[in-house]
Amino acid sequence: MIGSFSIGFLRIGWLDVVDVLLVTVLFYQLYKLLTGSVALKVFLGLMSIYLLYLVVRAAGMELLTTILGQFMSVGVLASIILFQQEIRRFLLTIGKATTFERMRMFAWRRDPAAEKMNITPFVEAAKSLASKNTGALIAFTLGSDLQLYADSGDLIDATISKRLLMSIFNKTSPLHDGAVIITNNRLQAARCILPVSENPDVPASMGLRHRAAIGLSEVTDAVVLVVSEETGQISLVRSGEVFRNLAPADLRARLNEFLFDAAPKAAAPASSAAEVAA
Ligand SMILES: Nc1ncnc2c1ncn2[C@@H]1O[C@H](COP(=O)(O)OP(=O)(O)OP(=O)(O)O)[C@@H](O)[C@H]1O
Repeated sequence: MIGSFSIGFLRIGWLDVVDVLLVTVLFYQLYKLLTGSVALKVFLGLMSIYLLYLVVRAAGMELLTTILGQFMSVGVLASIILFQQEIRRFLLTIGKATTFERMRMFAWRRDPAAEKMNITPFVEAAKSLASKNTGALIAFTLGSDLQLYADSGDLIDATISKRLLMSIFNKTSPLHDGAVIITNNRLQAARCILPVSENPDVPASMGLRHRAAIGLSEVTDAVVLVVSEETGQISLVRSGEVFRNLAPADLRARLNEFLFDAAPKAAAPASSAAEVAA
């Protein structure tokens, strides 16, 4: 083999090195995805049986090889059923990282209408809602398409204003439950259902509203604004990371940073205000 070298009796090519590195990365990603969940224990159980199968096959133990072989052949199908959620999350993670998705995100960022979006209504509404301990959940579309989630709610397609946001999240409003989705400078939909994060590291102090914000940010590149009903705290969530207890000025700075890539860090909140939840 071209470019191969030997370690003892082993002859290794560069392709083998790349192969091993890719498998290592794949297993590490799998481990990260499954860690803390019951699925990890099931996965380790399946891997142990597979290793045992390889050993007994190499040792030429016919009967055990046949039994474990039968188990392994249905194992792939069983794994797909058992790991439905994890496989979905894994594929979404890959999808999020693809060049195609990045190109779409880039295209959106060049959209002049999107860049001009006025964030004042969000900052003002969040401030008022927080002062009244009224919960709110607002997802901002970036590169990932949130149509699937918008379809789960009621289409609004309205110009964004503080008054509109306040009336939607008013506790007596029929639209206050669920999330509002902002797309292309418009309030696209309300009462939307977002995917709830299953991350076991999310603090118990965070309710379903925060979990839904984290969940959406794990599977898309959306930025999500949360006002807690319990504490009145304002948070922003991006890529599973929660920036908690933001003052209105911090919220404005973070929104500018996350939505428009404006110079961010200088206006960042005190480190205690930002917390990584995932
Ligand atoms: N999957 C979801 N998608 C969209 N909105 C959700 C989802 N799950 C919960 N919510 C919103 O969160 C509200 C209730 O959540 P919960 O009672 O856990 O919030 P909370 O106790 O006030 O916690 P938090 O401090 O996170 O606001 C619901 O009324 C709904 O509006």
